[in-house]
Amino acid sequence: MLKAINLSHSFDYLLFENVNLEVNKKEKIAIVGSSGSGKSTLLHILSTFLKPKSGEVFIENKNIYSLKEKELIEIRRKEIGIIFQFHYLFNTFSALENLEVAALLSEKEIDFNLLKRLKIDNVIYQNIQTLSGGQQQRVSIARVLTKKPKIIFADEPTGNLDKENANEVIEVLFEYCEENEASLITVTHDLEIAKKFDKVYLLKDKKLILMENGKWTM
Ligand SMILES: Nc1ncnc2c1ncn2[C@@H]1O[C@H](COP(=O)(O)OP(=O)(O)OP(=O)(O)O)[C@@H](O)[C@H]1O
Repeated sequence: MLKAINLSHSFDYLLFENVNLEVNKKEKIAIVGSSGSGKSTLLHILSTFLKPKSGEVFIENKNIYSLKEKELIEIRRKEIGIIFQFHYLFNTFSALENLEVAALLSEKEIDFNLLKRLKIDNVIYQNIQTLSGGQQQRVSIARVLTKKPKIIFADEPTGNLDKENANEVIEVLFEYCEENEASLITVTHDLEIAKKFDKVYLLKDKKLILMENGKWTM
């Protein structure tokens, strides 16, 4: 599904080097690491938004940074979904209108069951700016899942949510992956959340290390 080979990246200094990662269909992985270690940067590289200084990323066997912009846009629209720390919803639109835009662009239909599961079915006619931070976050997750992506990239998807809501959102994402044979790649600070994933990787000392069961020190 996704394969990253020998990724290295730097801004003012080297963030990481020779990072390799393989994520299979239906697999859910979490990336943890201290603040500034480069987790978000790595996620941007894996999700088509930032070309690494060196290395390659394959999504469904396509070498993404060798594709034309038009092909990349098509992948972003139809094959992958990205949940950011900040939601980037259209603030003056209603929740439903935001979902309709996603459905239109990806040529998919809105799943009203999903809205129930995310507990936003009763607020869909409200403008985004009248919703709480947690509700906005859940609308943004619904918008991403409406596209029926094969891979979801999530940067702190539960960052604005309390523990109960965070667990529920993770459950919805996991169910989506199971039902749609999709993969999930999540960056999180929250070790309790990370432990629920199939695999946990630690970005530390410029390397990406698979964390073995029980070794949970950062
Ligand atoms: N576009 C950019 N230009 C220059 N430096 C950047 C850019 N993006 C990130 N950085 C720097 O790269 C480093 C890693 O940032 P990144 O956001 O990837 O870390 P992170 O592990 O996700 O941190 P956090 O957990 O705090 O979100 C930071 O020092 C940041 O200032």
